[in-house]
Amino acid sequence: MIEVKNLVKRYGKKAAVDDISFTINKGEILGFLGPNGAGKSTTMNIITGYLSSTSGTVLVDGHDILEEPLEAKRHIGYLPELPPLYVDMTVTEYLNFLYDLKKVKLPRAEHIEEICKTVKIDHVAGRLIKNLSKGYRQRVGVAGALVGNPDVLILDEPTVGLDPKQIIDIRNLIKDLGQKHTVILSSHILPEIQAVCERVIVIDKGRLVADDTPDNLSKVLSGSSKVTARVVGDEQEVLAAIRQLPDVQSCTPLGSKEAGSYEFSIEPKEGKDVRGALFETLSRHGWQLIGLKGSEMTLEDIFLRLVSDDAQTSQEKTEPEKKSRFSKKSKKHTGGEE
Ligand SMILES: Nc1ncnc2c1ncn2[C@@H]1O[C@H](COP(=O)(O)OP(=O)(O)OP(=O)(O)O)[C@@H](O)[C@H]1O
Repeated sequence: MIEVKNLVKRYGKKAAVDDISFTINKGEILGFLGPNGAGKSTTMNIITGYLSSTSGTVLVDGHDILEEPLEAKRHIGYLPELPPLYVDMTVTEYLNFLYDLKKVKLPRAEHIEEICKTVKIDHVAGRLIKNLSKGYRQRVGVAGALVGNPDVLILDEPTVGLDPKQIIDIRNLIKDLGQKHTVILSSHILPEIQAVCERVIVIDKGRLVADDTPDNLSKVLSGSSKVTARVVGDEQEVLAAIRQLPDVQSCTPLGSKEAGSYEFSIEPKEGKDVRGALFETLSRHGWQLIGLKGSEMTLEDIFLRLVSDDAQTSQEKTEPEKKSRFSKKSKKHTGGEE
């Protein structure tokens, strides 16, 4: 649906976007993640045709954004971080205004009514935008992006400034929209990307540093099968029994988290899964396993590890092989273009 090839944007000598390539397939919800100044807005502004690139190409449904801008832009609905709402208009007036501006050909009344239903603002359609809550204003912004029924929706920080209930509502709305549209979601709120997106692109200093599913990123960087077990039993005896399991590389006691039980972090040998053997051993000894969870990293951990040298701990700095394993995955998703 969108193909970005070797995109470069320079401001003087500084490259705000430095040779980025990726593709977004139809129907994907893609998270776009990066620290301040990483080049997210610049990339999105080039994809949406608001900014020209220094070199490289962007194709939207096969149309070059520079050579066929009208055709390419017809496929894109954009919600900027601060949507330009005309607050003295009613919701319906505003959507009609956008309908005219975008020269939409769909049946006017039906189209606008359908959008209002989709983003659940039909009951406030007659109200002035200035009298709506921030959450509802954001919905009106999303409604504006949907005018003309574009295939692709680009949403820049859509939940900034909303309260927790409104954030959940907008996230659910984005998930619903993802069933009919290709969605690019830019966000600093990392759990949001994890909750909503099937794939995440991480950029830093203008370069693409990751392109994978949130789950794969987490697995590749953290090791796939490390587990934390909570067991009712004598700490030292349990520890000794776990360490004797043939597939266990190491076991670290984490102390007591609730009365009578102890936690252990268990690292299996390369490629092994210790959960079955662990369960058998514990039950044979009469110890209860009351908790077992994968010790996967959050996207926030991954993000810090990928983009910030300063944030790396000395232990992380000794793990360059993990990053290179990850880089191979990046190439896979970008079709090997670097
Ligand atoms: N018009 C401009 N002139 C010079 N430098 C610019 C211009 N626009 C952006 N930059 C620089 O390019 C880099 C990328 O900026 P960009 O706004 O794309 O980052 P971002 O990832 O969107 O950050 P944020 O989340 O803070 O908006 C930054 O270093 C920024 O200072």
